[in-house]
Amino acid sequence: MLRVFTAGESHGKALVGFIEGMPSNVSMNVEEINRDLARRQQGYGRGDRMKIEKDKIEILSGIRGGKTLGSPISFIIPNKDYENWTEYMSPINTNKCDKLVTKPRPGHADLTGMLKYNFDDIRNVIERSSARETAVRVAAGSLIKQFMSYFNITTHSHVTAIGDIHLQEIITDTSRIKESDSSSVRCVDGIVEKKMIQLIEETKKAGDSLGGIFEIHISGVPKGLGSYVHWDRKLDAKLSYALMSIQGVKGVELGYGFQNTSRVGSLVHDEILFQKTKGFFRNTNHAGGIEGGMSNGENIVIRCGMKPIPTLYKPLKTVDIESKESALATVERSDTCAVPAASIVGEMVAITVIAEEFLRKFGGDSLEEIEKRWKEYI
Ligand SMILES: Cc1cc2nc3c(=O)[nH]c(=O)nc-3n(C[C@H](O)[C@H](O)[C@H](O)COP(=O)(O)O)c2cc1C
Ligand SMILES: C=C(O[C@@H]1CC(C(=O)O)=C[C@@H](OP(=O)(O)O)[C@H]1O)C(=O)O
Repeated sequence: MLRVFTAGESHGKALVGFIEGMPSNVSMNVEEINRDLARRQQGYGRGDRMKIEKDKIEILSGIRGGKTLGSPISFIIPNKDYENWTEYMSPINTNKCDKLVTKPRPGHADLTGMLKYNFDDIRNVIERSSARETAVRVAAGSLIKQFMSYFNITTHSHVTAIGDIHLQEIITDTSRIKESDSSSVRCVDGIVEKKMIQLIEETKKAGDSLGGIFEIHISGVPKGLGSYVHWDRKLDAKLSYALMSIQGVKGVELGYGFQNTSRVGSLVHDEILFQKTKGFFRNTNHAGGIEGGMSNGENIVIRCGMKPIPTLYKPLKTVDIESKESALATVERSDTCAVPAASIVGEMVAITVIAEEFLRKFGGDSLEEIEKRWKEYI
């Protein structure tokens, strides 16, 4: 069984990752992990924290000479911002902090987190509810992605909407494409990107925030990961559980999940074909690569909807937890939009679930043992 654990506070000394269940003899390229960490830091709309952090993994155990040992892999990602928070975040300094955060932000974990854990300082909630944690999930996913590449399983993602600007609508509504040749999708992408950036800039100026949609594709997944025999073994359920755990994600859709609801069955279900060289296959993929809780061999396509960022520079009304008086919510620093970053997190979270299920089906202690089982099955 593959398990990924994360620890660490947003402004603490470092984030910590722990992966149990990786087989031995898998080659690992640390630069690739750092590249994925850098991808997560990019995207228009990020705040000033991303100018401070330069995320890099430091592997502590489980890998020797560039190959996994089969033992637990542990690693850290130092928080550069810790330098500015050393005293405030100290695990041993018992002086009560004079900068209590007492004005919970609507949409964040602040209010319920402080009530649930019995804190008088919302800072204690912010530190762990922050999406800073997703850096660890990206590093772990990037390691796991390298393992999956031995089996030709790859993943990528892209943003399909920022606020009310949808990539698809603009591609199909050519009247909205004035600036260039409408036959070039690359050009259209460029126009959409410009419109999205413009919207983020306007929203930032207005002190507000944005959400959006990103789409994940996973290809090369063999038929039969997950199962129909029990509800908690279904692959679509496992993917949506994991993706919904990403901070801010409020909707997960497999294939044309919601669009399919308004079409007749004959236009939805993907007809089955067979060729000697290819085996069973489909010419369409409205299902998004999963039927009956199992991968069906087609690309897995998932869309995730992210709500707007809760921290607003023009804050919403809240109640001060000390005085119980009406107040404006706390704002120190924030992203305006983090959909591109969440998209990278989504990719890595999804590939982690695929690897878990892959090991459940083909599992062994070493890469060679797993390859043998996979080849036999294929
Ligand atoms: C990559 C990423 C960056 C984020 N940045 C911020 C941010 O700067 N400010 C903020 O208030 N929320 C940010 N969020 C969203 C909050 O973490 C999230 O809304 C919060 O944890 C509440 O959880 P929920 O949305 O799942 O209810 C970010 C989310 C992600 C995935
Ligand atoms: C640190 C990251 O994102 C953070 C996620 C986040 C939140 O509330 O989720 C709030 C912000 O934290 P800060 O107040 O320190 O600027 C973001 O910068 C990151 O993605 O690495």
